[in-house]
Order: sequence, then structure tokens, then C-alpha cells
Amino acid sequence: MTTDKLTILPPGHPLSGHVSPPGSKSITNRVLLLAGLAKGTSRLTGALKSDDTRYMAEALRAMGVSVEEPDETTFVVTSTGEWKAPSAPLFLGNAGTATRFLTAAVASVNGQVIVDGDEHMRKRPIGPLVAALASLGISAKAPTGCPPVTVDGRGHFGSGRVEIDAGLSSQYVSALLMAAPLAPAGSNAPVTVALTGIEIGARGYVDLTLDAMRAFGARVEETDLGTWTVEPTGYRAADFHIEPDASAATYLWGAEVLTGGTIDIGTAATAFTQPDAKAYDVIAAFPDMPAVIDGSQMQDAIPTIAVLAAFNNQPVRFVGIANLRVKECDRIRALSTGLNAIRDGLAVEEGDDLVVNADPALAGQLLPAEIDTFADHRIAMSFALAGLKIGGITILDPGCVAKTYPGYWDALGSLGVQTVAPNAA
Ligand SMILES: O=C(O)C1=C[C@@H](OP(=O)(O)O)[C@@H](O)[C@H](O)C1
Ligand SMILES: C=C(OP(=O)(O)O)C(=O)O
Repeated sequence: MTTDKLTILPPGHPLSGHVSPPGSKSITNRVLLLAGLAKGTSRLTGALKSDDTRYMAEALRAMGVSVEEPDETTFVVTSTGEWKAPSAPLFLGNAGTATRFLTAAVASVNGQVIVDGDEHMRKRPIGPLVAALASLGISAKAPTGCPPVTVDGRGHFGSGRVEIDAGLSSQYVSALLMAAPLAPAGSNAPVTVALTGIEIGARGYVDLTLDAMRAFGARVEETDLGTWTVEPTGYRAADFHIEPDASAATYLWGAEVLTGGTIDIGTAATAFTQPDAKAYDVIAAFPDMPAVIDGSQMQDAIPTIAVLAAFNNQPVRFVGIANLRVKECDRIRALSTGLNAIRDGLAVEEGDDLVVNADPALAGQLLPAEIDTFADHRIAMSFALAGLKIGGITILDPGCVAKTYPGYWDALGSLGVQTVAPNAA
């Protein structure tokens, strides 16, 4: 079914049942990349199959890596460990992970690679990463500061020290770290990746990167706070099981607390290694979530929590979320726009903070509103939660959930949520 809008019918009963979120996007795209850089065959199970991971897999294929898909959740990756220059630009849609990670890794190609994305990705900054690559002597150019990026690879990564300001995106650090073992063969100088600020948002994503690198044979140590030393080992093939996606889990946790149900997602919140699992404790506190929530270490969960906040017992100020403005869309603007479409004054932007003026009495009302999702999967998925309690919530471009959770609408349906697609084709 394709449709340009989907109206959620409030179920009027607690949502209960079993729903397994798909595999982690962040981990799938890390291990696809590393398996593609390793010589041999790697079997990746529990993987996410969605737009973002399909773009990564297609890019690897375009550079001569075999990526087989024996079933819905498995990739089998076979590589010589060396990539050939693709015959066309790598098109990566709006997949930030694929775009940033490949921009650094394609320095190991002998030849020119153009890393590009869709009109949204072409507005997402990549300048700091390009400048860091250039400081290592790698020819990388992005005239607009956003994709497309043209990299003239020399067959290996650089060596020495590279500094990176990751204030806009932790993905720049992850990209440099994952490319670092590809330093020139025979070089005994390790690569040192150093943050220019002391701390970054979403530090947990760097930890995911280090875990994945080590699983594929890299030797990497944090030698000082925010400084990592990476040996030029290359990667070796490995089998890897990918845990479910913690950001996807937040919608199910949200549906559970909003409706007072019991949704078994098959994984304990404490068992996730991804940063967004930190959102569980905040969501579990609903309807008494705190007055101030720092989103810096659980950024992708903020749309979920902001929509829940509309029904909280007290207003919530979200801080530490400035870089939500450079995600798939400006998420601070998209959240305030959507919440105010439900009821004027429900949200206010104060600088880069978002204040949600909670009103538990919203539940049970009929407040018809069309939610502009700005082609952002998380805006679509989080505002669907509002539709569980308020009548008349219509999600525009609901198909955009395919970026990370193609089965989202079916998952809600399996819990008994009915939707109406007036223009379904
Ligand atoms: O490294 C990763 O897997 C991610 C890092 C975060 O992005 P930024 O580092 O750009 O904040 C997060 O929002 C994104 O969904 C996934
Ligand atoms: C920010 C996100 O994705 P990415 O940066 O990987 O495009 C996200 O999935 O919320």
C-alpha cells in the first residue's frame, strides 16, 4: 500500500502484545562497512533491512563487494578487502551514517569516488569531516559544505594525527575511526583521532563504533579523554549478530505508557548497547517525566519523548538538542510545528531548546491535525503516538518510516491500532 496520508484511530484500549523492533540501523551500517573492508566472508544476522541499510549495501556492491541477502535479516558480505572505484556517484539517500562513514572509508579506493545523497542529505553538513580528511593529505572536496563530496583516493587512508570537531555530528568521529585501520600498508605510525572539544553529544555512538571495529579485528584505544589511537591493522572478516534498534524501541515503549498496556519487545531495556536505550527510564516515568530533559545522549529518542511530553503532568523543557536541527530535517522546528498544529501554543522554541506545554486533558479529545513529517521517519513515528490518544491525527507521507522501520505501521496494526488511508493506491 502506498498513501500520502494516514489517519490514526485512537484504539481506546491499552496496547498489549509482542512486537520485535527491527535490527539496529547504527550497528547494521557499521558492520556492513567493516565487513566490506575485511578480506573474506562475514555473516551479519539480526540486520535491519530498510532504506538506510539498502543504500549502504548498494554502495558496497558498486565498489565490488558481494552482499548477499539469504533472508529478511541477514547479510552475507564477501570482499577482497579492496574496493574498486564505482562507475557512478554513490547515492545514499538521506542516510547520515552511510554518507559520513563512506566519505572517510572511500579514501582507501584507488581512484575517484563521489559520495552523494538526496535533497535532504545535500543540506546536512559534512564540512568538518572533509576538512579532517584534507588535513591527513586526502583529497576530499565538498564545495557547499554538504554532499556531494568528491574524494580522490590513493588506495589507503592517511596516517598521523587528525583533529575533528564533532559538535554537529558524532558520525564524523565514527567515520574517521572506522577508516583509520586502513592506513598505508607497512606504516608503523598509528592514526590518532582527537576531538577538538572535550565532550560530544551522543558519545554512546562512538562506543558502538569501537565495539564494532574490535569485532572485526581492529586495535583501538582511547589514550586520553576524546583521543583514540588506531593501529593500521586493516580488518578481518567476522560473523556478527546485530541487536534490535533502540530508537525503534522508543515508539513501542511510548505506546505502552501512553495507553497503559504491556508491549513485550523481546529485549530488556538494559540489554541494549545503543545510546537511545537511555530513553527507557524517562519514558517509564511518564506521566511524571521531569521538567528538564537533556537530549544530548539520546538524540533520536527526543521526538518520541517530546510527543509524550504533550500528555505529561508538567511542562518539559528539552535541552542539549541543538544538533536536532541538522538531522533528516530540523527536528526542533518539525516538533514545534506538529505539536502546534494539534493545538496552538503546545510547544515553543526558545533558542535551541524546545518547551512542550504539557496538557494531560488532550487525551480523549478530537483535534484534527495534519502532521507535516518533512520526510523524516522519526517525526512520522512519534506523532503516530499522539494519534493513539487524540482523534483526527493524520500523518503526511507515512511511507517515510521506510528509512529505518519499514514495518512500523504493521507493528502498530498488530497491536490493534487501526488507520485510515484516504488516498491509498
Ligand atoms: O552514529 C550513528 O549511528 C548515529 C549518530 C547520531 O547522529 P549524529 O552523530 O549526527 O548526531 C544519530 O542521530 C544517528 O541516527 C545515528
Ligand atoms: C539522525 C538519524 O539518522 P542519520 O543521521 O543516520 O541519517 C536518525 O535515524 O534519526
